[in-house]
Amino acid sequence: MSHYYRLVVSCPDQVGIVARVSSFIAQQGGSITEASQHSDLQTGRFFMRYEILADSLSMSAETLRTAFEPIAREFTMQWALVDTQQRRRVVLMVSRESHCLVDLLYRWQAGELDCDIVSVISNHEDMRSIAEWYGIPYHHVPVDPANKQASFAAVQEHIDMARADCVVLARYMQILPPALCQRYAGQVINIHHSFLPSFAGAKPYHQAFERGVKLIGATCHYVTEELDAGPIIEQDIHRVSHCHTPTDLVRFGRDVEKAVLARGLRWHLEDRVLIHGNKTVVFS
Ligand SMILES: Nc1nc2c(c(=O)[nH]1)N[C@@H](CN(C=O)c1ccc(C(=O)N[C@@H](CCC(=O)O)C(=O)O)cc1)CN2
Repeated sequence: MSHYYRLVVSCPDQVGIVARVSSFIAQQGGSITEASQHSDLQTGRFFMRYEILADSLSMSAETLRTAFEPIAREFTMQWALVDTQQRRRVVLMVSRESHCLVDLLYRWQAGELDCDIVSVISNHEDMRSIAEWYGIPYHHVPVDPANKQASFAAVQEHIDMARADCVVLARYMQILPPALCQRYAGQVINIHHSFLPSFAGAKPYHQAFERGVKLIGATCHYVTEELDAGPIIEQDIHRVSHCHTPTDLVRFGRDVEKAVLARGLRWHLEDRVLIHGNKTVVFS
């Protein structure tokens, strides 16, 4: 896999940003292999994502960051320069449903996900054999309804010890406490098994069946304190009819959940997702 530097920018929109940044990169001898930008006309915010071939620059990522600082200040940028050789450390969290966990582990082993999956945390023992088959440490952290604070303190300790850059709730069926959501803001990704905002919360397929929907879906979103209300990264749907039972909906839904979570995680790992309030800009 080629070595890139990714420059990701969000700032107040104005004429000249693209010219200034692209000229800066050209002056350093940089080769831009992918360029994306978006101007949000409602909010006056500008978003940019450049991929630069690292070998085209005769400097380290740190040196490039230092050289870019004055431009970032000039345009009041929120920005990051990511070195793709620094692989992200990912922790997966799961409860009793295996399909998303198995799909992510397969894709990771196949090289589809450029990251290191460093541990699996679960409130049940069911998924241990799957994680350990892939050689990944498994941490069983039961959630005590009478003392959730202690349970999630243990979860947070595992995530901290793993030096996680990203946490994926792969059908983890416990609500994360505010402290954990704040500590890892913008780094926790969930797959909700409905086409949000419809059917947030528990048992969405049963809610959908009772409503008589003709479409079911899945939503990959960032986790916030408010349940299933975080910035949406990716969604998809599947057509259903009056012939289908709740079991059919769950079966159809599994395929949608796997695909949506995998796309959402891959785009996050590739720095293609920029959060803007409670929405996202996705340069897919
Ligand atoms: N702080 C957040 N935590 C979680 C989110 C979120 O958006 N913010 N998403 C959920 C995932 N989820 C649906 O996708 C979900 C999980 C769990 C529940 C729920 O009601 N859980 C009960 C316990 C259920 C059980 O014991 O089996 C609870 O936590 O009290 C609703 C929706 C993951 N976490």
